[in-house]
Amino acid sequence: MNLVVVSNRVSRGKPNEPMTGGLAAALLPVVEKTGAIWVGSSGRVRDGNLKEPFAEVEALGAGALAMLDLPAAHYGGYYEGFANSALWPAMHSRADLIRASREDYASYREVNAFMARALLRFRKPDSVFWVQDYHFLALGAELRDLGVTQPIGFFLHTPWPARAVIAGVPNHRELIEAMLSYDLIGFQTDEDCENFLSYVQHDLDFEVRDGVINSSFGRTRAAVFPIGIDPGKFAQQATKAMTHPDVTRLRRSLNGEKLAIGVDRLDYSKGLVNRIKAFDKMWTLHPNLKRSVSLLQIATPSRGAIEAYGNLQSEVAKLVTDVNGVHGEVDWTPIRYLNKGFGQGVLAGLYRTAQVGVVTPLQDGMNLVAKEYVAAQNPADPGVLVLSKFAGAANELDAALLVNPHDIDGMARTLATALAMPLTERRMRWEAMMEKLNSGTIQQWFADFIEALQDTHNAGNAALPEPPTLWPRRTADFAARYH
Ligand SMILES: O=P(O)(O)OC[C@H]1O[C@H](O[C@H]2O[C@H](CO)[C@@H](O)[C@H](O)[C@H]2O)[C@H](O)[C@@H](O)[C@@H]1O
Ligand SMILES: O=c1ccn([C@@H]2O[C@H](COP(=O)(O)OP(=O)(O)O)[C@@H](O)[C@H]2O)c(=O)[nH]1
Repeated sequence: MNLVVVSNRVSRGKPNEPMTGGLAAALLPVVEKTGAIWVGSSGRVRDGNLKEPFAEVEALGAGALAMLDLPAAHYGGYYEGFANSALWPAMHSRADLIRASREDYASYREVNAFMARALLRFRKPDSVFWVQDYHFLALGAELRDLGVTQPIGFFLHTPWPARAVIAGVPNHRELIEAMLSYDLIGFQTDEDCENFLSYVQHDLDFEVRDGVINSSFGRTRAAVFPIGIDPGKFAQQATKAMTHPDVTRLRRSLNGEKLAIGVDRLDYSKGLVNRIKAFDKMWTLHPNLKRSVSLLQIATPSRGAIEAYGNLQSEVAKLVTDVNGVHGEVDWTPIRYLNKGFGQGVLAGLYRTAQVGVVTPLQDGMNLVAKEYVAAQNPADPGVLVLSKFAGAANELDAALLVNPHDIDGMARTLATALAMPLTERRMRWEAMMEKLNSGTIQQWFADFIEALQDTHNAGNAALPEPPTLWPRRTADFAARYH
């Protein structure tokens, strides 16, 4: 099997560089170990008249990384536009933030078509294609239009929302019909998978039986594959990181004070505003916790060119200043707020230093930070995870202290409970969570998906009818412009 993994974001595997998001963090070890070729965006763009999509290819462990320059005319409409201003808010049930123009949708389709053409260069008779995430909902259909008959799987890293929310995305119907060219569609949770199937059944009117969709586009299976981490590797990194200068300086600065840690992209789905309000409330309700616990919030800049993200950045910065102004002392800062990223080797040590890990998204596909925090703990004296029940991770990590991120008072109370939790209870909860992490590793996720994809394809599910015209054929226009 020649595995071709496709995603917008890739990682070059530089150990000291921060990961940009969980997708890249999760796929990196998989590509390095399995020898797959990973194709994604180089982050650069190119003007038209390309003879051939330009890819820079380099080795990545046993595998390879092919970074593609995307078409300059369509990049903004694709990434900041349709993908992150229409699909991302919809997937996170923020219909109020959906912004989409016809041009953005056209650019999104152009980039999907561009990627399909670029992938042909990596196709071999025994290739298996595995497409990642909402940036490429239509890539499978584009590949089929180009004559690809090999297995094509798709995994969605974000949640899939209720029918009424996805219906707020312009062109939702043709996009979801395009998804039915995939042999297998993977989701993070049962709820995501059920929401998707409910749309297919009730809005597209296709028959669904035992997760298999029979449609005029062929047969597609939908199933759940919760993404994991490599807990052993994280535990090792955490032990090693305790002597890293950043970690030793942090520990020295704490002077015996307890630490809570939050690590998130600066994204409205992550619940940062409510989290900071909950800390404010906690210090107000429990003044004894002033000086005895502070919050280290790492908020890595993300998608800064999009208005909703710019607004959030200002809102969070102001809130942190206000809370520090109210509760701070001349020699004590309640919230240490950092707008930068750390390599995972350091991050693991920061997690291990903190007595409480605070992961309180309003919606999150999985949230790997929650899993990493648990794996990085000292087994003899583990910290407590406070976790939103709306993170995909809550399905497995139900031994965390689960909170409703909309209930600020409730979160404040839970934070106080976490800080006071006795060692025996901390250990019991941590052991239960580690058991889950060890049985759902990233290696297992990969193996389960690829096995299911090959089974589904071999079972004849990919017997395709004539390629449907879902979209006025854009590939031809595209070819004329770029080749
Ligand atoms: O590539 P960016 O636009 O900078 O965004 C970073 C990534 O964010 C999202 O990550 C998701 O994948 C994680 C791993 O499965 C999951 O734990 C998390 O809940 C998701 O939000 C996005 O889905 C990725 O495509 C982005 O690369
Ligand atoms: O400074 C940072 C902040 C985050 N991360 C990594 O980024 C990923 C974030 O993934 P998660 O699933 O929590 O959220 P996402 O950003 O993908 O929505 C995790 O693997 C973190 O270890 C990192 O390497 N450095």
